[in-house]
Amino acid sequence: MESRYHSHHPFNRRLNAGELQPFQVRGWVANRFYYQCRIPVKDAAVLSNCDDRATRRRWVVRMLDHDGHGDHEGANAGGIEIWTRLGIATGLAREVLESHALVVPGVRFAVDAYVNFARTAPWQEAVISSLTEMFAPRIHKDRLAGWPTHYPWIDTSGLDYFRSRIPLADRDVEHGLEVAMQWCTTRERQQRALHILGFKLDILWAMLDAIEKAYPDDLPKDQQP
Ligand SMILES: O=C(O)c1cc(C(=O)O)c2c(n1)C(=O)C(=O)c1cc(C(=O)O)[nH]c1-2
Repeated sequence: MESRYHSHHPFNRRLNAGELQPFQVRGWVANRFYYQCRIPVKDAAVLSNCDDRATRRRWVVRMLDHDGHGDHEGANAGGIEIWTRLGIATGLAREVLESHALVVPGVRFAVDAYVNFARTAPWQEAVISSLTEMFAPRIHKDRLAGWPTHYPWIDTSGLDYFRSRIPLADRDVEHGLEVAMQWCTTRERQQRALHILGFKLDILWAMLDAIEKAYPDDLPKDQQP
């Protein structure tokens, strides 16, 4: 399954190899921002379908991780705000990011499909769909290792999102795997779990297909973000 993770997508390979022009990095950041913004909505959908109090107690922190809480500063700022700072560090205006004006149709459809799945599927299946994050720490670490040399024009404080996400991803995957192990009691459910993971891998892959298509190397200057 790991071989289908979006880390292996040609656009991501080029991104992490330092081969992209600034407008292509900005295009990726602005489109991924839509995913970031929908994740807590997705997590709220999982919560609303979950009738197990112990699971809800653990799940609810995922929304706060992204939305932030308390005074909205420091570690409480939340993933959406921290991703916004990444966007600003790449040269995007906060208003442009928050308007989602740069989000291309394929990204919107892919992300919305994920939210809809979480709304309609049994909560255990929706939890399983989050397990692609098992592969995410590697991709965050690759960005942290490569971007400062590949893209010196991005202030390194802009990379805080990737730094902050690694321990959270590990914690969330641990919980997700507990749910999956308890739920996958039959051969059919195991097959279903693999099918769901395939669906989620396709969502992430389709997002990059759409982003790659929207920002070709020779995009005219007046159309570049
Ligand atoms: O940068 C990435 O490659 C990447 C991938 C994924 C993922 O595998 O879905 C997530 C994230 N980042 C991420 O930052 C994040 O908060 C997140 C939440 C979830 C989820 O499915 O609930 N996936 C991901």
